[in-house]
Amino acid sequence: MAFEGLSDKLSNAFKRLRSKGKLSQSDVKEAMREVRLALLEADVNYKVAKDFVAKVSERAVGAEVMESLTPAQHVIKIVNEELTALMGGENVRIASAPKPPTIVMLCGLQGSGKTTHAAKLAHMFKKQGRRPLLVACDVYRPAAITQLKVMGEKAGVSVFEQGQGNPVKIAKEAVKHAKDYGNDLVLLDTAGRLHIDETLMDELKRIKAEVGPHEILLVVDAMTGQDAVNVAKAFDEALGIDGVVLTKLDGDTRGGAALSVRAVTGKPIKFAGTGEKIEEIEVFHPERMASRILGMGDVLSLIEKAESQLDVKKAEQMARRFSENKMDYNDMLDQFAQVRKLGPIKQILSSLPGMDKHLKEADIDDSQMDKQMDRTVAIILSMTKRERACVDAINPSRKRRIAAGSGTKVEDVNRLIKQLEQMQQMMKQFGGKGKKRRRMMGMPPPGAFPR
Ligand SMILES: Nc1nc2c(ncn2[C@@H]2O[C@H](COP(=O)(O)OP(=O)(O)OP(=O)(O)O)[C@@H](O)[C@H]2O)c(=O)[nH]1
Repeated sequence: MAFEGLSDKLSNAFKRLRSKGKLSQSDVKEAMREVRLALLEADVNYKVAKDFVAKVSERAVGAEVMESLTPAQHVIKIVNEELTALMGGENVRIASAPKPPTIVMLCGLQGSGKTTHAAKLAHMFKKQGRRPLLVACDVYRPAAITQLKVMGEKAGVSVFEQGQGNPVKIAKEAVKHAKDYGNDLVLLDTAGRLHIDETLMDELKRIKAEVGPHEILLVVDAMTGQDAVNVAKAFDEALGIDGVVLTKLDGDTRGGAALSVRAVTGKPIKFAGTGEKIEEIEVFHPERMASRILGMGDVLSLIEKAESQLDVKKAEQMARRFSENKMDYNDMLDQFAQVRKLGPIKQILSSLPGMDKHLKEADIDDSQMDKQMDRTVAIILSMTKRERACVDAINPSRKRRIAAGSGTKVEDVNRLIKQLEQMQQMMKQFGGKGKKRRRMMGMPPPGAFPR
């Protein structure tokens, strides 16, 4: 996950502060030296790191902190506030046209994730009730058009394409098409190049002049660190950008791009890409990102994700079955499917305050957790329909059959049976209190994760 190294180093710097009752100026100085090193090692721009530490130090040696009973906490609070400010303070939304459609142009270097993120944005806005149109302006790479069509289908959004025609003309005709067909959002997927060159910029400038986009979003790959920041600077100077989509934050990026882009270019990060799947995009909230970096979790984003991804009808159906205490293995399967929609389990858990540290200490990785879930799913799928609905008791010979069918051991089957019994028991304990039970919804079954 992104920021792992930075989080660890900051946490070590603060641990030493925490062990002191009262802070001296030299304690603060020493901690700030560590913070600066941590930022530089995370590939944060040199000047940005220097200015950041200067600001935090100035505030941290103030009377408010030095005389406080919990000075370390105060310093962490200041770092949190300054990290938030560094990334722009608040989330900046994309522009909205006074009269639809709003035209958003996505640009960036090859492989940065433009096509993927055009589709992710379309999917996200569609869920919010908009009617987006994806436009294939990358005419040089035939596969890009096919890729956009495939992703557009996944997003349930129409794709406007004219094969390998003239991208400026395609953009113009797409806007007309959007007006004719009532699309209120046009997302232009433009071509990328390996490096910034004049031909690329010229084409982007011509598209800009022809259709007058309300928002130009630059897509940059977080894994490229400081290069991403330089690319953002160059695109802004040549074309003028309104914001940045920072992709591949799920990788082991050190975080430098996220922390430097705004300070170097003055342009905010508006969205973050966290995976290859269509729903793996987040609105970028500087304060939440700062909390994540400091290992304080990001519960708000997790709740938002749950609200937008979970199938409400299914959840209600499950809640009803729970409240009638009719839970069976089919419900378990449904729950797994819902949990999976939220992304890798480790990512979900690391959104909870303090969990990041525990996950690291326990050295549990995504594949381990996913494998455990896969095993449980395989066991359930090896049951007959009657067994899944708990109509027949699962006797020893059936257990052996289920274990053989799922490539697991009888102990694994026993463990699953026990889990369901525990869940049913738990539901009984909430007897009659429908509200409480409903609150249990969305929780994975106990023991779903490895111990
Ligand atoms: N892990 C991860 N992979 C991503 C993310 N966004 C995009 N990718 C992957 O990165 C690769 C490049 O993404 P594209 O969307 O094709 O990039 P592009 O900028 O359109 O590339 P060109 O069309 O060649 O200019 C693909 O394999 C994507 O699946 C992300 O947020 N996380």
